[in-house]
Amino acid sequence: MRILVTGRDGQVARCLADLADEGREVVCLGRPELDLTDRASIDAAIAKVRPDVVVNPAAYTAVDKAESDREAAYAVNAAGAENVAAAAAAAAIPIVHISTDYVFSGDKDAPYVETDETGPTGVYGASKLEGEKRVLAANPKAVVLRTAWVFSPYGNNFLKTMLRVGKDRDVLRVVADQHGTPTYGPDIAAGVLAVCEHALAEPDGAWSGVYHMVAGGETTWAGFAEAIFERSKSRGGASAAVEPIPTADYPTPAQRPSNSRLDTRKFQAVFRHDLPPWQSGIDRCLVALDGAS
Ligand SMILES: NC(=O)C1=CN([C@@H]2O[C@H](COP(=O)(O)OP(=O)(O)OC[C@H]3O[C@@H](n4cnc5c(N)ncnc54)[C@H](OP(=O)(O)O)[C@@H]3O)[C@@H](O)[C@H]2O)C=CC1
Ligand SMILES: Cc1cn([C@H]2C[C@H](O)[C@@H](COP(=O)(O)OP(=O)(O)O[C@H]3O[C@@H](C)C(=O)[C@@H](O)[C@H]3O)O2)c(=O)[nH]c1=O
Ligand SMILES: [Mg+2]
Repeated sequence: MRILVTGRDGQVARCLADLADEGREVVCLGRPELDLTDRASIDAAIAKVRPDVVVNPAAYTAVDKAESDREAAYAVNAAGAENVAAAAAAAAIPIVHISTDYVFSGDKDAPYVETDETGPTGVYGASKLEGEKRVLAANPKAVVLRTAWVFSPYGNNFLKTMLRVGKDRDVLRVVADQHGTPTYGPDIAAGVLAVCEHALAEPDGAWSGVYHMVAGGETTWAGFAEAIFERSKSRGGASAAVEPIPTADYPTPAQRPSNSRLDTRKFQAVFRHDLPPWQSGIDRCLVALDGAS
């Protein structure tokens, strides 16, 4: 199988690259060769690589910055995602597109299912929602995977921020009233691979649609931070006390959903694949970060 992945340095792109193996080629292409806002660059990449499937994790992911940079966020997350899906469709190949829990308002009391009404609270989530719709309309063989709270040894993420800031501070104030599921990048990559394999094995495209794919369990950002420090401390790494605070005490330009828990049963049933609990990802991430330093 040959997989073309958009973006080269993104967390999910790098985790997908790590899955390259004998018999499995993973080609990650980012700017300037492949730019989501330039359809011709995507067509050229597909013509050159001749992939069996295209995975699109590239995105404008700066949640707060998007509030004052709406055009750029939509250019990548809506028009750009459509470009990738349409280019794949023109080559008659499926697309696996990565989306987010931030398409929801957070008002629901239970985990969200795929058929629940969306209602993004910020520009990032709104642009990603528009991207989902355009991807599904542009390619009859499209899987939209909504995941959440991604962390990995790569790029920027909450776990790496906590370890960095925790080095110099005894106490960190972290919001405790936003609920969701941290999801480890390599587990996302394995889930994407399961989707790719299914899509190629069942070329009728009956699997097209939206799916929720997050790790097992749930927590809050404060709970995530506590677990990070507990495990980091036991390995002799950075440690800090976490002071749980309400969202009101941590003002940010973008409003985030208070509940973005996702129900993954549809994903498990169709793709016969399950992600491990979020806590296990922390341990593996700390090991990988130790190895990298
Ligand atoms: N991070 C998270 O917590 C979550 C992420 N998601 C979704 O998962 C996906 C992957 O996220 P993640 O790996 O963390 O993202 P990152 O922010 O780590 O990486 C995004 C990548 O997209 C690339 N990119 C941005 N604009 C363009 C463009 N115009 N053309 C080509 N490449 C571009 C960036 O390249 P460059 O280096 O050139 O800027 C970067 O490599 C995204 O779709 C995101 O919306 C969903 C839920 C949670
Ligand atoms: C650094 C920090 C953050 N926070 C809060 C702010 C926010 O509510 C929450 C998470 O902050 P971050 O900015 O790291 O996370 P954020 O950028 O909102 O992460 C999101 O990224 C996009 C791309 C997604 O798709 C989402 O699933 C989600 O992962 O924690 C604290 O309370 N204390 C702190 O010290
Ligand atoms: Mg952030």
